[in-house]
Amino acid sequence: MNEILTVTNVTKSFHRKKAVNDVSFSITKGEVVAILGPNGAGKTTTISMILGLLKPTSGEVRLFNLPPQEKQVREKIGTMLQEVSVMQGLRVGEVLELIRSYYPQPLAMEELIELTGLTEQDLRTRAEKLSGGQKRRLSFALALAGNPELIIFDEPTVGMDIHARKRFWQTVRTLAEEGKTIIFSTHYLQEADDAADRILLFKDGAIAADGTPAQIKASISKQSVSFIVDPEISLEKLYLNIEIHDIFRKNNRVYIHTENTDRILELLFQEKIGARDIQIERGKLEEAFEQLTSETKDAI
Ligand SMILES: Nc1ncnc2c1ncn2[C@@H]1O[C@H](COP(=O)(O)OP(=O)(O)OP(=O)(O)O)[C@@H](O)[C@H]1O
Repeated sequence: MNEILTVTNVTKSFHRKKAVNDVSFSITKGEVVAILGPNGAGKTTTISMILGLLKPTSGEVRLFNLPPQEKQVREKIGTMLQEVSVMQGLRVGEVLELIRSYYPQPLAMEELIELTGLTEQDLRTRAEKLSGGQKRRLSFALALAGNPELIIFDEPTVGMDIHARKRFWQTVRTLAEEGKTIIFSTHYLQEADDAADRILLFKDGAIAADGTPAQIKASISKQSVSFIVDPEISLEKLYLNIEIHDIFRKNNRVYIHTENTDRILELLFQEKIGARDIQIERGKLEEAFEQLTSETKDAI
C-alpha cells in the first residue's frame, strides 16, 4: 500500500558474472534503509537499477508503482551518486536555481541552504572551483532541490570529514522525520547502525540479511551461553532445539552458540537441568562483520 519501491527477482549480469543475483525486497514510506556490504557486493549496481540507470537482466523494479524511467517518478526522487559532476561555468547558486526550475514543487532556496550547509560564499563560487567537500554539499543540495519523496545516496559520506559526516546524518534524520523515504549504501556497519532503521546486508550480489540494526547485529555476532552442569545430566533435550547452532562441553562447562540467548535461557529453566553459573558472551561485532564480509568471493 505504502510501498515506495519494490524490487522483484532482480538479476544483473555483466557478461557471465552476476553482479546482482535474484534480489527481492520492498521499501515503504518513511523508512531509512541502509544497503550495507563490502566492495563488489552489488550495492551500486542495485542502486543504479533502482534509479533506472541500468536495466535489470531479469526481474522488475517499480517506484511509486511505476517503472523507474517515468517522468512522474523522476520528479519524486533525489539522488546523490558517488561521482560528483558539476556544470562548468555556472555559479553554485545558478546551478541550484536551474535544477529547482525543473521540478514542479522545488524546495525553497533558504531551506536548501539551511539543510546542506552551503554558505553565501559557496553560492557565488563557480561550481568547477569548489573543493571536494563543497562539491559534495552541492551534490547533496541538488539531490534535495526538487523536494523529493525518496532520496537515494550511494556511499554518501566517502571523503567527508567527521564534522561533515555528523552534519550530513543529522540532516538525513531531519528529512526522515519529515516523512521522506531514504535509501543509502555504505561499507560501514557503524554508519548503517547509527543512521538506518533497517539494513539490507548485501553479500555476493544477494541479500544475506534484512532487518533492524539490532537484528542484523544479533545475526552476525557470535553469541554464546555457557553454564556448569553435573556431568551425569543428559543434554539430549537441548540438542534438538533449532536456536542452538553448536553445543559442546569443555572442562566442566557447557557452551552453546546461538543467535537468541534469551530463548536459550528460557530453555535452560524449562528443562530444569540444574544449570549453574550461567554466562552470556557476545563476540565483537565489528570483527564478526569483517569476517562475514571478507569471505566475499569473486563469483562467476
Ligand atoms: N559495468 C560493469 N561491467 C562489469 N562488471 C561490473 C560492472 N559494474 C559492476 N560490475 C561488477 O559487479 C560486481 C558488483 O559491483 P558493484 O559496483 O555493484 O558493487 P558495490 O557493492 O557497489 O561495490 P563498491 O562498494 O566497491 O562500490 C563487482 O564484482 C563489479 O566488478
